[in-house]
Amino acid sequence: MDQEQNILQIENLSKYFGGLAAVSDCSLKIKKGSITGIIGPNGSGKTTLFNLIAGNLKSSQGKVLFNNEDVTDVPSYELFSKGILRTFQIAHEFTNLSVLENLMMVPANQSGENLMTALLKPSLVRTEELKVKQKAQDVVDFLNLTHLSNELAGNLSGGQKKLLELGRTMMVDAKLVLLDEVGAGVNRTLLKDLGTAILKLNKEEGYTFCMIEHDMEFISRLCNPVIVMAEGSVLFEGTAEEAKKDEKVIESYLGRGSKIKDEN
Ligand SMILES: Nc1ncnc2c1ncn2[C@@H]1O[C@H](COP(=O)(O)OP(=O)(O)OP(=O)(O)O)[C@@H](O)[C@H]1O
Repeated sequence: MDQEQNILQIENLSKYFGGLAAVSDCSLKIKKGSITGIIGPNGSGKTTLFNLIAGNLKSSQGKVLFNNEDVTDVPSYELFSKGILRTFQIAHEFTNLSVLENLMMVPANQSGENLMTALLKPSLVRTEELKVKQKAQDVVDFLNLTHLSNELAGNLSGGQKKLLELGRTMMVDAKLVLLDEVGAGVNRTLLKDLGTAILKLNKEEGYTFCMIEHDMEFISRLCNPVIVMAEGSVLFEGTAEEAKKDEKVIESYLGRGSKIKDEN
């Protein structure tokens, strides 16, 4: 019963780089429909964990289960087709295409990509293209980017590009979205919009999010639960408020000479 509610289960996962265990016997569960935050001091293994989940790194030991299916070491393009998407690692946008066109580039397996279909069934390609365009327009509206739909992506601000990136996940109906420091370098106003879009996608479209984030204010607004990592495994799980007060958590940050950032 419990298993059915978990979209992702990590079991005793480890990743060694030479003698260093970047992720060490790590076990955790991500509940379906949650927005789970992953925090922890620098070097605690958050990015490596994401790399393992998203198929960007091969594990040394342990398992990753997605909807109870073993997806350990499955490559990222296969995970993508199963509905696991990772965003915000790098700026993915095509700078010389408009916002709308950028969204239209996302869906895989369009018939137009097959030369024979394009030659033999041009009307099918046209119908699909119209459908994709309508969907892209819906996504643009959902994210309140309607006024920018014909703007070149290269002209967007950093925060707007992140909204566009979020929009790309909507073009393929993602089930689990892994967000990598989405708040980094985004101004407060856009960060609010981004947070609102994430909440809306979660509530209205049923997306599950798992996000690595340093900004505690952003985390407190969005995430429940918050998982704190230290030395490659889970140190704490609870609400953001509980995490901020927890002795072990505070100590792990202090031990690294860093502190939990709470920008107000
Ligand atoms: N490709 C690699 N080769 C060798 N060591 C690595 C590699 N990637 C990460 N590490 C090491 O593994 C540990 C965990 O790093 P990781 O980047 O996963 O931590 P993090 O929690 O994401 O840190 P940050 O908050 O600074 O991004 C660190 O000691 C790091 O130096």
